Amino acid sequence: MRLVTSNEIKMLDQRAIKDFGINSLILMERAGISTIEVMWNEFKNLEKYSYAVFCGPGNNGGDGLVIARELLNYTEAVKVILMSEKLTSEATTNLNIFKSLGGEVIKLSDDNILEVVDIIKSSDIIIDAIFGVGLSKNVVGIYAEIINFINLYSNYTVSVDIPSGISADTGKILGTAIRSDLTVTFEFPKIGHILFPGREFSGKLKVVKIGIPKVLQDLNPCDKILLTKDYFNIPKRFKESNKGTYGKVVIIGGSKDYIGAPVLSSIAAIRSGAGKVLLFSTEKSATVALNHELGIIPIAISKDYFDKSHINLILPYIDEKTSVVIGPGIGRNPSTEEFIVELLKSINSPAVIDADAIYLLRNHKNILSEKKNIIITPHPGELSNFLELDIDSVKYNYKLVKETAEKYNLLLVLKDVTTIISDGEKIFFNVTGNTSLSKGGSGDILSGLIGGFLAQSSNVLESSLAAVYILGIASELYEYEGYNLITEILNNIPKVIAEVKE
Ligand SMILES: NC(=O)C1=CN([C@@H]2O[C@H](COP(=O)(O)OP(=O)(O)OC[C@H]3O[C@@H](n4cnc5c(N)ncnc54)[C@H](OP(=O)(O)O)[C@@H]3O)[C@@H](O)[C@H]2O)[C@@H](O)CC1
Ligand SMILES: [K+]
Repeated sequence: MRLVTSNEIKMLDQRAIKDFGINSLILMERAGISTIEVMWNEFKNLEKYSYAVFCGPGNNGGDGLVIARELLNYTEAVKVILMSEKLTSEATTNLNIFKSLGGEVIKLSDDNILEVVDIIKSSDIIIDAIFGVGLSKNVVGIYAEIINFINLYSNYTVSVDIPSGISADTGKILGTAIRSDLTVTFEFPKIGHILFPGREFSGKLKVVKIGIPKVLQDLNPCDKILLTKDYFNIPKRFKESNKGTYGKVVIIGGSKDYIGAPVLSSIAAIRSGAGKVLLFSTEKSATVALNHELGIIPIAISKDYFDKSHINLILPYIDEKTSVVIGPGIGRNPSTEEFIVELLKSINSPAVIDADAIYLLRNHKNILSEKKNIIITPHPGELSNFLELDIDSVKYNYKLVKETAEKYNLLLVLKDVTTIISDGEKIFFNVTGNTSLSKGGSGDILSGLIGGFLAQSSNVLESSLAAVYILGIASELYEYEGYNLITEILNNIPKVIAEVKE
């Protein structure tokens, strides 16, 4: 599903209005009525509840006034709190209709704040129509006070389009923001619903159509996409096949300090359906690997860390049909830097670069640019190291993810609660997964899974999308969120693959 920024949705709204004569009041009407439909689906008997509708100065407030008017058809217990003297003409039209139906309007001022707080406390449902995608600066003053009171006292809050105070473009809080139970957004989710804290503040998110013509959407191709299973294929299985059909994965990782990481990657690669998995690692990791899965072919180095002397050991095993995963548990020994650089120069296979291998390549970005089919899978800390930027300017920075992918000719997977994936053209946002993945080993599973799909398809984008999406669902299947062994998530992968394939 397409994701939009505030400018993109405003442009689509404007073109619907100007090019097709679907005037603004029509769109507002659909926005309001669709919100009521969602509420009806959630609560059923709308007549049982009392409502306070907070309306801001823009068209978000106008939507609120449509909602308030429609609620009068269910109950008289509807109060509109007008937050501003200034209203748009569409909002004014809807305010007049509401008033002509006998609706109660309270104009917020410094003098009646306490009365309004009582209304918040005594209403069953608060409708937040204060700011939508037109929020342009930090929320301060009386707006901020009311938002904070709503967060403190509301029994249940429904946000119209986006929780007021959340930036539609970044998901960040501008000053203060409504913490919603339910958000009804129009036409497409906004980036602010998908990135934290906006994702959390939105509560349950529902997307409704308000009649933006499809031709307009087709004319304006999107580059930001909410990842679903429609965007990738799982490599096929063939009745007549053998291990050669499903590719070979070479996993290079492990060091004196990390033993389990490359083993997890190797098992994940096997779970992806890959035909053959070779693990180059330390002797300890090789032993652990065989203790867990006899299908892994371990080849042990006799040292604590990889160095240049290991290149000739590995190269004969890598050919065009191989995918390579470098990095799980590989450590930061200076000798390993030279090893990785030389190895990458010598191979042409698609490769996943993970963990400390990303760190060790920070001064060799040109090597990555020169190669095709390279995937890097940093978390925000690793990407901030790699790009020498502070972590805040990296976290959830989808534009940076796209720019970096384009600049260095990479497929970049920025792992986080919302994972962002870009090939330099499109940006995918993944929202599957939960805190069962917030523990050591989940990154190793991811890189192995990508490498495994890559060995079967050599499509860097689809392999990455599939792995990120599937690992997320595998964590959601675990019954006791957060109290899992990481191998339990690994073992859920086949079930998820089967479901995704259906
Ligand atoms: N026809 C359409 O386009 C449709 C739009 N629809 C609905 O309208 C919403 C977008 O409407 P919108 O563009 O009027 O913006 P909205 O979010 O209501 O707020 C803008 C107002 O707030 C003000 N303001 C901003 N920040 C502020 C702050 N921190 N503190 C104080 N004030 C602040 C800002 O002032 P300004 O920045 O201009 O000074 C302006 O007055 C959209 O989310 C959807 O719900 C649907 O009905 C479908 C059709
Ligand atoms: K809102």
